[in-house]
Amino acid sequence: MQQKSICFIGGGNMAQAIILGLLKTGYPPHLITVCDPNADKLFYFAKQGVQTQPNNAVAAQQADVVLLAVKPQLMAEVCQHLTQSAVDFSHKLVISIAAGISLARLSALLPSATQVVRIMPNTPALVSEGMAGLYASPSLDIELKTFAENLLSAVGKTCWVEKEEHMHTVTAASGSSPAYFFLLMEAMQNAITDLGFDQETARLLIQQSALGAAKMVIENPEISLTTLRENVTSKGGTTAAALDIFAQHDLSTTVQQAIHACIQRSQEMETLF
Ligand SMILES: NC(=O)C1=CN([C@@H]2O[C@H](COP(=O)(O)OP(=O)(O)OC[C@H]3O[C@@H](n4cnc5c(N)ncnc54)[C@H](OP(=O)(O)O)[C@@H]3O)[C@@H](O)[C@H]2O)C=CC1
Ligand SMILES: O=C(O)[C@@H]1CCC=N1
Repeated sequence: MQQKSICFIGGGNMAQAIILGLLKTGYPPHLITVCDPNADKLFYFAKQGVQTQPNNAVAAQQADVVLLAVKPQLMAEVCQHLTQSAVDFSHKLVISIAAGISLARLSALLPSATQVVRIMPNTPALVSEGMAGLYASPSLDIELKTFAENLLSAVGKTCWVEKEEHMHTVTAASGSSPAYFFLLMEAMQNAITDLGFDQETARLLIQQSALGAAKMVIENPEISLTTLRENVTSKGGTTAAALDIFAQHDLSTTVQQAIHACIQRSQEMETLF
């Protein structure tokens, strides 16, 4: 993979996942700079061999790629500071991982930026099992498009979306969804420990079953999810008893409503920040 200097504006949960994932692939730490107001975070990154810089503008000016990893509600303030500091983005790739911040908004906030990619990653990038949706305008330089794709492919899977509006759905399907799975596993762990199992054993039983189920799905693309579920559900057996409770509480509708709420919040953020 081509190696460019990358400046992460924001060193929080998502940036950490991407950076640590990249370091595991051998990406040179000296080519990564992290900017964050938290000295503790900068100290942590420095221990990983990564460059740190408290001043966003200084770091951005020196980097080939500027990856914006601050909360959406801070994006305007952060970008306005970069613009006011006369950072010239005309020869840089700008990547934004912020939910709900459109390319048009980014271009308005960074007028000199002409090469911008939106990426919706997720935190499993930390263990090289991330899922990232990408969107860019058709005018994006192909070399930079390839770099952005290869960067996230180094820490998981990637897919390009044709329409920017699809990034809302990507956010619901993969950006936020690790939390859905963590919630289910959390509820299962609580139920199993309530039955007298210790936390560790309960966690082992659940995490390995979740991993196994995911691998069954990945390694059997020709088998539908419905069939995989049915193959566990012996007629009149224990699984059917559990699934009946899920059906009684209309889990499918609840999941649909949660996905739609995620999308609606992403759309709302697009109008707010
Ligand atoms: N978390 C996730 O799973 C995902 C997050 N994202 C997106 O990534 C972005 C970051 O989210 P997340 O990592 O969860 O948030 P975090 O709050 O964990 O990280 C943001 C970091 O930016 C820092 N920060 C605040 N102001 C500045 C500034 N002016 N300059 C530099 N850094 C600053 C924050 O410091 P402080 O804490 O002091 O404010 C914090 O350390 C968001 O836009 C989110 O939508 C996208 C996909 C998944
Ligand atoms: O919750 C959020 O807004 C961010 C974006 C997707 C996952 N976390």
